[in-house]
Parts: sequence; structure tokens; C-alpha cells
Amino acid sequence: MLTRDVIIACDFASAEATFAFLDKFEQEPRKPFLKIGMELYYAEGPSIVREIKRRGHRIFLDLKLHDIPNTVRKAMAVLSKLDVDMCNVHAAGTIDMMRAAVEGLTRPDGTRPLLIAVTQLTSTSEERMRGELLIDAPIDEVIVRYARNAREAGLDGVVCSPLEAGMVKQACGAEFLTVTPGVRFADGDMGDQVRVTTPARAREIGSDFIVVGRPVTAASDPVAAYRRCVAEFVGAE
Ligand SMILES: O=C(O)c1cc(=O)[nH]c(=O)n1[C@@H]1O[C@H](COP(=O)(O)O)[C@@H](O)[C@H]1O
Repeated sequence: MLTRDVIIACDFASAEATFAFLDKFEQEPRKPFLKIGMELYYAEGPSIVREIKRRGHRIFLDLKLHDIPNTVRKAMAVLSKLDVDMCNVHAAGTIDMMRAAVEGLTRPDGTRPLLIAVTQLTSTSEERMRGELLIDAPIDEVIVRYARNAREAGLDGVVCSPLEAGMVKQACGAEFLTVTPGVRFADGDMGDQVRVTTPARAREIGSDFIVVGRPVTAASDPVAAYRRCVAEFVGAE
């Protein structure tokens, strides 16, 4: 069983900006678990992963692969060499694509990073999903279905809103991971997120990891904002 934790989304445009941010956490006893997403990875390439790893952080590499199975298998085989802790794909790529992702990510010695699938982005409302994507079902049903598909393909969990963590656990089992962005403090701005809740509520619902970007990175005191997330979500240690 993995320990509940807070993942900071390092959505920065350069290594310089990222390290200026990380330097603020030098004195923290707890080394934050970090997410590297498309912006930073596309700007800096694999070297940013190696450099952050060298500083001793755990890394969720969030590139959300979504392509034909052969392409995803081969791309995942490349990413498996980066020695990150967690990677992701879009569950909309189907069970075959997710199986190919598992195969590609698995190293010759049988080990691999955790692999999770994005169900419906936390910026998507049920109204837009129905109206624009023509998925004619309640969004909770879609999320649970995608989570079951991910489990069937052999993945370790899903990305969903913390609001959906409980129903995913109920459908797929307590050990099936829920990694949940769409987190805001009670007094915070939603920005482009739609399906959101607070770190404290995410804990009550049963999320394993919350992914928090702007509430920490754009805060006037990012370390204090991170500690607030940890206090609400992880509690006393
Ligand atoms: O896969 C993700 O990490 C992800 C999935 C999702 O459904 N929603 C979502 O917001 N994310 C990511 O989580 C982070 C949330 O950032 P903030 O909205 O700034 O807290 C961003 O880096 C998003 O790319």
C-alpha cells in the first residue's frame, strides 16, 4: 500500500524557473513528490527528469500518451529508461492501447514505474462531455467504466477528480490508485478546473495522491501553501 501524498505539478517553462522554485524547499524535511508535465518536458527534454531525480525527488511524468498501440508501446519503452516513479496515458485510447503501454513500460527485469490512466480531464464538465464529445452517459459512469478498463489492461490506477475517488475504489478495489488533480483550497480560485474539491475533502473521499499546481506554484509563499496541502491531506505524521 502506497502512502497518501501530495504531488506538486511543476508547470514551468524552463529548468531555471523550476530550480528557482525547488530551491525554496531546500530546508523542508519532506522532499516533495513532483509532477513533470508537457510544458517542462517539451522545453527541457529528458535531462530535466534526470536532474530532478538526482535531487532526490519522486517523479510523476505526466505526458498523457494517446496513440495507436504500437506507437504507445515504443514510446513507453523509451520512457521506461528514465526511471520515473509514475507515468500516464489517456484511458480513451482503449484497453489495447493501455495493454501496449504496460508492455512497453515493463523493463527486461520485469520492473516498471506505476502506470495510471486519465479518465475524464478535471477541466471537463458533464455538459461539455455530452455536448462536445458526444459521450452520452453520466460522467461518473464514464469515469468508473474507464477505470475498470484500465484495471483490465493491468494498470495501477487512474487520474480522476478527488470527487470520484470513492466510486473508483468501490468499483476497482481499495488498492487501485486514485491520483487526483482538481484540488483547490476552500478560499482558492478554480481557474480552468471544473470538478474540484479541497485537500481535506479529497482525503475524506479516499484519494491516494492529490496533484496540486497553481495553488502552490502561484502562491506568495509556496512552501506554506505546500505545508497547508500536506496538513489537510496527509495530516500529522
Ligand atoms: O494528468 C494530470 O496530471 C491531470 C489530469 C486532469 O484530469 N487534470 C489535471 O489538471 N491534470 C494536471 O494536474 C495539474 C493541475 O494543476 P492546477 O490546476 O494548477 O492545480 C496540471 O499540471 C494538469 O496538467
